[in-house]
Amino acid sequence: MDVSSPEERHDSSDGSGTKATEGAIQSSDKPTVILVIGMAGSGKTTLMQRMAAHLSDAGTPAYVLNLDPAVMTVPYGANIDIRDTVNYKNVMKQYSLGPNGGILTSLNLFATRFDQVIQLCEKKRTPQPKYILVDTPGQIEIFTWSASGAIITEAFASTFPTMIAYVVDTARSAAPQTFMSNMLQACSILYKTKLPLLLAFNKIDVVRHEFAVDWMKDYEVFNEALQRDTTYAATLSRSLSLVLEEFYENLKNVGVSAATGEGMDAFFEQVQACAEEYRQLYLPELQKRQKEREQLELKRQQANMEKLRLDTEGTAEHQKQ
Ligand SMILES: Nc1nc2c(ncn2[C@@H]2O[C@H](COP(=O)(O)OP(=O)(O)OP(=O)(O)O)[C@@H](O)[C@H]2O)c(=O)[nH]1
Repeated sequence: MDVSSPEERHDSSDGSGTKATEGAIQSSDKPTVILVIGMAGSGKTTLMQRMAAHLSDAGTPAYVLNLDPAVMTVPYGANIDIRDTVNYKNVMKQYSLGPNGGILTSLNLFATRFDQVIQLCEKKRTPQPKYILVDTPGQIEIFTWSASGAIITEAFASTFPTMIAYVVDTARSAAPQTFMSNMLQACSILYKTKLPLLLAFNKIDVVRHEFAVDWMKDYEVFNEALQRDTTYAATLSRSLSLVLEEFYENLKNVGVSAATGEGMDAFFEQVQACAEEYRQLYLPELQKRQKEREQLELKRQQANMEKLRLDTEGTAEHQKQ
């Protein structure tokens, strides 16, 4: 299937005479990538819209991407939209796929062109975006556990300070076992990507999120909430809660309402803290991995050169005889 090159819908520069110019941006003014991930219906798209509006009101430039090929309408102005590059319905038809297979294949096709997306994100603009906001498909595992999801995440993380905003539907997580499955999902994403992760407890206009913070801080409080439940699943949640204590310690959290805008200043403060964490912890690790890869490549080249030398010497020897 033909995949067109990713294109910008509109440039995010202010149009005040200084048109966006080609050229990589300096590392010091690199925008922070916010990957918005969360279970279906947690409020990712609404939060994207809220973040874009909040930043626009504050006069903070942002660059916005939609990576959900199946979304019907995008209520924020996306600079790059996967739907312009891959037609999800055609993909389903052409490969005889169901909805999830269609999303996965669309994402795979898009990932083959992701270097071009990174180039567009890296373009020097006036004003320079401070954030790159990225909306992901509602089917969480399609993004977090697919090869294309990993390619996209790594492409961002090796180019920009990158963090994950894990959106939780606070109202739906008020049941301890739902809360636990959400935390396990977040935990697996944290350990898979190793990127700074911010738990964004969304919909606090419906249910406040303090109960969740108490559950994370104190195992006994969570245990109490589970007390009335004697099923096997509750026992499992209890044991898991102990295991997750260390995970909770490495997490930042914030309560927000994408609907009303409450908590957005605190949200961006935590995003900044995550960007700092990226620079201090993730970046040195990334540089170490890159160095190791370069050394391996050098060794491979040296071994090939040596093989070539031996082959050439062998041929010369043979011709002499
Ligand atoms: N009350 C309230 N409702 C919200 C909030 N954020 C989102 N919603 C509602 O929750 C529903 C799902 O929101 P979406 O933004 O579509 O969620 P999503 O995670 O992008 O959904 P998928 O793309 O299907 O995964 C919609 O009806 C929203 O209006 C919030 O902060 N408060």
